Amino acid sequence: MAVQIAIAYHSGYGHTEALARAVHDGAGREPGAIARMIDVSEMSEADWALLNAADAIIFGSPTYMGAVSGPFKTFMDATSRIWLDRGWQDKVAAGFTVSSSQAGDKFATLSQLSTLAAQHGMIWVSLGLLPGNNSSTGSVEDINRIGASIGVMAQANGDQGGDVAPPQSDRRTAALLGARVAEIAGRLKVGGQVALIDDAPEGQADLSTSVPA
Ligand SMILES: Cc1cc2nc3c(=O)[nH]c(=O)nc-3n(C[C@H](O)[C@H](O)[C@H](O)COP(=O)(O)O)c2cc1C
Repeated sequence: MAVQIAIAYHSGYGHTEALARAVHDGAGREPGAIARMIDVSEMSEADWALLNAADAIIFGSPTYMGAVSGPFKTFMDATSRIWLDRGWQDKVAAGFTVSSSQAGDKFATLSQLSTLAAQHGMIWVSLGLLPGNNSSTGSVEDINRIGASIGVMAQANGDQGGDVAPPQSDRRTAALLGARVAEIAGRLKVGGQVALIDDAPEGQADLSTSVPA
């Protein structure tokens, strides 16, 4: 059965959308994975159904005033009805953001996205890449040039459109996150590792079988 990856994003001016496309393409290249982009600012019932059926949801928002954008927050609040029914429990999650400054308080946005995932009981996947552009031989062409670990941080010049900003290095980084999420979601789906937690005594995860003696 195909591994379903949903990329739930908002983009005011096209930069986050460009990054979402890169995440989508990276996820979709994984064997057996089907990736879909969902613009959360215009959610239909079909979009909600896609999210509810997905094995993994990758959240993406621009950083506005050191936080997720207004439309993305509206989407977050709308997920509260799913939260109540634990509808996204144990789905895989990850996140990405873009802003015009190098730092730009992007961590606050990714922190919000990971908290959203945690509230839903989702399994947060980190970026899993070493930081780039932090030595004398580094450059802005490096993968993970901003040096994030919680998710993808990208930077888009304010005077450039989504056709060129964020640059290719950020898009390659985003594609790697998409591929990583698709692979991990696939492993969980086939290997049934989530069942380890389901088998545990009430309120307690039994990881004993996965810890070497
Ligand atoms: C209302 C607003 C607030 C913003 N706040 C920040 C900010 O806190 N930090 C930053 O670096 N850039 C900030 N920016 C710039 C955007 O993050 C940047 O242009 C981003 O690429 C927009 O992505 P989008 O095209 O997907 O909307 C802000 C832009 C807007 C419109």
